Amino acid sequence: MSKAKFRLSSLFHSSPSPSPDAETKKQNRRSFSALSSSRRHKDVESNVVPSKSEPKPKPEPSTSRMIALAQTITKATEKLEAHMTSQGLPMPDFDDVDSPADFPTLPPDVQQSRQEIIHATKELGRLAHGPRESVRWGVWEYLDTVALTALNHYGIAKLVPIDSTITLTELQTKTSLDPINLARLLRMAMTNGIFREPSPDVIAHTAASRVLAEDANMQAWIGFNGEDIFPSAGHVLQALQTYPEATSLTQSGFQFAFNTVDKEPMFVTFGKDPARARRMGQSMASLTGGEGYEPAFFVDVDKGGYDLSDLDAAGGTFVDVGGSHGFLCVDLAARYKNLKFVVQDLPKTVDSAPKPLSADPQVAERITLLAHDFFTEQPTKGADVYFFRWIMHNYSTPYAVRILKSLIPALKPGARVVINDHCLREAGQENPWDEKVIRRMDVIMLTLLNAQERTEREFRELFAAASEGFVFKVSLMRKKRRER
Ligand SMILES: C[S@@+](CC[C@H](N)C(=O)[O-])C[C@H]1O[C@@H](n2cnc3c(N)ncnc32)[C@H](O)[C@@H]1O
Repeated sequence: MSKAKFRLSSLFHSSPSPSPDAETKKQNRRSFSALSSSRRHKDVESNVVPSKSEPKPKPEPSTSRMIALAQTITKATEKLEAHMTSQGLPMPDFDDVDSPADFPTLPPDVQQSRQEIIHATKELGRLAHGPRESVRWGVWEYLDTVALTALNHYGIAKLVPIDSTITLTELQTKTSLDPINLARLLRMAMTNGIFREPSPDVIAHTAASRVLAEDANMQAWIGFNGEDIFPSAGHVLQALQTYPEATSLTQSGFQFAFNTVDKEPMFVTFGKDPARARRMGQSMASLTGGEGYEPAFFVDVDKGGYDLSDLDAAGGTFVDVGGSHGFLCVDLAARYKNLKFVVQDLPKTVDSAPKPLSADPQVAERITLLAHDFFTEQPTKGADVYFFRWIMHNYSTPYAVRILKSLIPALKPGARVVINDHCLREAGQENPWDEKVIRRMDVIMLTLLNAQERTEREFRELFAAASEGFVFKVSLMRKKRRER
């Protein structure tokens, strides 16, 4: 029996494992049958025919989509500002270096207004540009990344004083970045509210460039994106042309960018370069620090987590496959006093785990660490749960099917395979911002690992491809969370 459990989050992971035996083209790719359906907005017109005796009413001026969006923006901004003012909080101001870098947690209706502003301004901007210009200039967005990556690489933000200004001439003495290029890259970034030039050749921070100066995780995030993902993205076309099926871990844009085609997966490359690996880890920390990314998301039943009390009562066994250092099992063991746990990972990871895993002996004694490659036959037979958190989205279908098949000899009737991973909604069902983020994540998985995010249907297909014996169930936890 399989149980699926879903969440939005993102991590990549390593696997030095070999290519699947049969990377058949048909089996492997997701079946995105539909692109996002475009909404059409029709003005509402009256169909009432006036009687002869009545005076002819003046035709109502219809509201265009652009006006409607502008009105939405005004209304939502007023609501947001009223809330902020009532709380004595400032509205964001990029030019004020002391302006908070983040909104506080907002009440749901105010948060909704904030989202409306974000979505409506995007759409209004697109309409104002018109279709041709939107496409023409949209493809230039990578140039923002070029500037940000270089400025971040040279640590320029840390060289600009937070509370005062610096002349370009002085700034140029503090960096090895060529003076002309320093100025042009800064001015490129300024078009996005990152740094400002209060008078000619004088540079100052904005609230956004200050984040770059002070937030180490953000520096890592930009480094990983700009120096690892961005060059890989520039080679996706080449990878697709050479290997159209795009399933192998050693034939992605990453390998084409860094000359490791058919040699090693990304994480093996990173494993040889500790600084680069650290940067990726830190950048993931900046991404996964938020709500929904912490172990409590799974563990905390009161907040919609996954309930294991039935298995606890029976003294069952929970196997965390690819469970890293077992931090999730530590939390589970503190909650469930009778469950036993097996944390499986590659030998290097198992060896580097803290010993004991927990200071509480009642917790530590129920958790076993076991070196196991999840592409090989599952050694822990007859467990109640085989759990995969942030594993499946790192793999194209041939690999993912192999992982599931490797479990089968160990499964007793009624055993659960629990997947805690992203779940794509069908195209167009998310709000525009979430849709954009998750689509970008999906393309990043393609870029680095030839991997993919999956819809519920695609997860079903995955289990069906592994064995007809699996029964696919969608966790209640996911439904509850969606209803919130
Ligand atoms: C993205 S991390 C997820 C870790 C953990 N499940 C969590 O929720 O944080 C992927 C994990 O899979 C492990 N891994 C990679 N390839 C593996 C393999 N072939 N067999 C077992 N574990 C593997 C990695 O070492 C890493 O700990």
